[in-house]
Amino acid sequence: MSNTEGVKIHPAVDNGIKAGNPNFNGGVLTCHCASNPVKVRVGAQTAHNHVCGCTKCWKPSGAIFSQVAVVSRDSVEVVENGDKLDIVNRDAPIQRHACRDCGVHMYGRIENKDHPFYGLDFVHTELSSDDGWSAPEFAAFVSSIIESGVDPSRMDGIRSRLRELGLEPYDALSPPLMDAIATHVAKQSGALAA
Ligand SMILES: N[C@@H](CCC(=O)N[C@@H](CS)C(=O)NCC(=O)O)C(=O)O
Ligand SMILES: [Zn+2]
Ligand SMILES: [Zn+2]
Repeated sequence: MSNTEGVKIHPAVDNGIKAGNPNFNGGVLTCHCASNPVKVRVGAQTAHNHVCGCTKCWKPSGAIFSQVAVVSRDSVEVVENGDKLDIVNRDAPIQRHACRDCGVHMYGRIENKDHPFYGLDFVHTELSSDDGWSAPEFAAFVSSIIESGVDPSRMDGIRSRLRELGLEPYDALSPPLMDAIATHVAKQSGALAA
């Protein structure tokens, strides 16, 4: 077992993970701008919350992982200062709507109707001051943190810390989500009955 002392993952998990509340039904996400912040109402509990090590997901300063969950796109509504939102990359499967002034990603949306996760938006629930959002369950795209400049020699310690927190590390998504993607692809190709 590697020494996990001092390994920082993300502020929402570093001091232990707060349990979600099954009766929680949403809140308002606010960007980091001191004035005229962008506000997005999420009108439902989130699902599949996890930490993501990829280079595309928004991370608070100093964190090596992002924390990101999904929610039905019908539950997501920009309520204030939406004119400050820009799409980070229109060609990416997930179009991340970010505040132009502070850089925070307010929601990620899939516009391709054939995508396995079409209908779900990606949100960072730490942008809400409410307690009760679904808790992170696993760690995705862990090897990708090296692409952001994390020294490969730190990977054993980081994976050990993730396991210690109960966030099983995967280098893509978790097996149930990878299975869901593959099932969708197989139904589209006809390899499985639709
Ligand atoms: N190794 C790549 C992985 C990027 C990646 O595939 N990210 C996943 C998890 S968020 C994804 O689904 N990306 C789709 C997208 O960014 O639109 C990186 O770190 O940039
Ligand atoms: Zn902002
Ligand atoms: Zn990601």
